[in-house]
Amino acid sequence: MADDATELVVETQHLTKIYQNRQIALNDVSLSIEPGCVLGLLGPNGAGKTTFLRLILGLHRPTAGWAKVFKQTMSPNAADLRRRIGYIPTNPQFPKGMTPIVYLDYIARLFGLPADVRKPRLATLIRAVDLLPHSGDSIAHFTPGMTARLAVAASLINEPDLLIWDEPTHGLDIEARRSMLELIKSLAAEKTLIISSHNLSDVDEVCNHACVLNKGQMIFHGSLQDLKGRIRKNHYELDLDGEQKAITKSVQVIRAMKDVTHAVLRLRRLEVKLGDETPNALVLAQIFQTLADHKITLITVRSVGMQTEQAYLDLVEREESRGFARLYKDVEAA
Ligand SMILES: Nc1ncnc2c1ncn2[C@@H]1O[C@H](COP(=O)(O)OP(=O)(O)OP(=O)(O)O)[C@@H](O)[C@H]1O
Repeated sequence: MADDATELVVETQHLTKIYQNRQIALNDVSLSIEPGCVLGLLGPNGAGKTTFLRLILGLHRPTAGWAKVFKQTMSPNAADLRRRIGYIPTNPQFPKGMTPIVYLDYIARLFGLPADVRKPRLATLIRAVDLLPHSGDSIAHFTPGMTARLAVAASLINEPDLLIWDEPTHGLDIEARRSMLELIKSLAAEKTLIISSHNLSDVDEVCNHACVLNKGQMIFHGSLQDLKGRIRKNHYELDLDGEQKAITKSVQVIRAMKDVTHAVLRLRRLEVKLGDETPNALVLAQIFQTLADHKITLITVRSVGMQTEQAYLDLVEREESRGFARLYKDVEAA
């Protein structure tokens, strides 16, 4: 949280969107985004990510709650406020007959940039997104990677401080994706970004915060570090030293422990998984004791799987099973 609430780039309170009086796409989402935050917006299909972004952009009117951008309330009428945001929708489309220069110049004119500002800025942007060799080519012949880079240039033309990009790596090949991630990283030094993505490794690489939506509800908002910290820590790797025979014997004992669900030995590396409800410290202590009893030295212990993808799946899975339990209870009660 910022010490001073006036610093917030985005703030939402009880933000809710119900389409056609029946589809709850976003349900009571309250969060704040500070300057310099690179927020990864995650969630399964239909979770409400695009709806959330469109509400922040003022492209939809909230059914309840509000969104503020740079301390001002966003609404479909707030065109001036919207100009301070660089937006890229999923699968951006451009007029096929135009070249990047003609298109970017057209957008710059829409923003009212005078010619002496327009020209150098266009040149800088085209170079930054690596489209200089194609600046006079027709957009109709652009690859998805080139189209994505043109979208980046267009979203930066008015030098916005807030960038909202909906699935910027969607449909890109490895090379194009890499260049997009590098662009995001370089922009992150000076802008606040909200990036919606299905790709957890992308979020892992470029974001410092995450917001996870599921069925319109926010089930997590915090640092990426916190998200990873939420993972159940029940999977470990132990590097051992000692006689191979003794190691094999100790693993047999460990495997027989009732709270150990999995114990596999590969040479001198032991992988163990503990039961979900297990008090880990206790079982680990038993494992360490067993190793000591067999005169085996424990060189390292690592907690495995501290990956964003795993933490995310864990979170959504737990939320889904809670939802199922609630539904099941309702059915039972009926
Ligand atoms: N204009 C609309 N009218 C009615 N329902 C809509 C509209 N737009 C979205 N929805 C519904 O609202 C819910 C949230 O959709 P949204 O597009 O925000 O999700 P998403 O997380 O962006 O999904 P995806 O990852 O598939 O793009 C979905 O059930 C969707 O069908």
